[in-house]
Amino acid sequence: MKAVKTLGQFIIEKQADFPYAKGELSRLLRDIGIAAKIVNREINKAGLADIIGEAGTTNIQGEGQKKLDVYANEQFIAALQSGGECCIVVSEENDEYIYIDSEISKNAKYIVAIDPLDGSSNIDVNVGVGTIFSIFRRKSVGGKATLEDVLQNGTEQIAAGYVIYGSSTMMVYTTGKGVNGFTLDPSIGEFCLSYPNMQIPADGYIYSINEGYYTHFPDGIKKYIKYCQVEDDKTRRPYTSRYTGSMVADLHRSLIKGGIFMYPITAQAPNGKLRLVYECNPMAFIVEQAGGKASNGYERILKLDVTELHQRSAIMIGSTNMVEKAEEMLACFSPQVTKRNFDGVVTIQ
Ligand SMILES: O=P(O)(O)OC[C@H]1O[C@](O)(COP(=O)(O)O)[C@@H](O)[C@@H]1O
Ligand SMILES: [Mg+2]
Ligand SMILES: [Mg+2]
Repeated sequence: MKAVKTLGQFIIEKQADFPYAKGELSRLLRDIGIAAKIVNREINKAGLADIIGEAGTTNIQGEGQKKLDVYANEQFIAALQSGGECCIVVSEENDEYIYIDSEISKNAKYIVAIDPLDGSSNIDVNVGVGTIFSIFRRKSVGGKATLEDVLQNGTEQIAAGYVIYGSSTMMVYTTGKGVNGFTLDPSIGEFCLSYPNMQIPADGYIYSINEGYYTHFPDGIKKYIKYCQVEDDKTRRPYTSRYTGSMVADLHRSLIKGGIFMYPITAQAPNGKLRLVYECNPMAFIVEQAGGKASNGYERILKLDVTELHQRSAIMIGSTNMVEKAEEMLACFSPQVTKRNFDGVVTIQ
């Protein structure tokens, strides 16, 4: 009988990879794991408990908050506050960053950016949702950490991960030394190593994009979708289309089976929809660590300048050969959408 390795055991074991580690990051990952279990408990009985439906409030993105958005946000912030390793939390559900001003956190050096509940539109219909997190080390020394400490580019991340609340609940994360996945075993209440050293296939046969916005996409994206749909045995096309409406679920599938997930600019979202700091950057770090690729169609996501907490970005991410093909189509058919448009000038062809 193969011994299970719990997340806690794995984290401690991997601490040896970081000679100067004092266990702070380990404890921070532990705290995130604890909050994920609490949120998982509520999600699993969402239909029974008064936890589905609208919270009646709106976040800074102008989106109506779901009760589970608010609940998950509270649980992760509480776990990070009581854990003592986090000095600032940036959350999709909070307009401003939260400075953790407690005795236990006075020497904390980590900043956590979080999307507490990803795929909110799927909560009430029992489709897979997730949590996404990104961890940075503060740059400033002494005193209160500042906005500068928060607005770091994706390349500065020291860890990132997601939790998927699906047919099983998993936590997948990287600390820059590969990607590992852990499945929650409800009978022992522990995340157990189930997907060691995850590698995304260089090629995949599944594309994932909300084709409902097709007419609003740049020409290059339209051409790539057509490319995916053309009959060609040599390249196993047409590819299959899969889109759940939860970035975490669509990317988890791509990580395991190969594939590409895209959320380009549209007329409605001229800078893209998904948020750079707590959606695009952490998922890009994970996918790159698993051997894949992530860009906004022109530039590496992790290299994009972070200037605002809730900044948006276009994204195409997944199997390297598929992302490069899509980039090729954009460069060819939507060149003028290159850099200039991402500075806000939009001309949809
Ligand atoms: O409904 P759309 O426009 O396709 O958007 C779906 C996308 O929006 C998101 O739901 C945004 O995330 P949140 O649910 O955290 O706001 C992604 O998970 C998903 O990929
Ligand atoms: Mg999200
Ligand atoms: Mg969310």
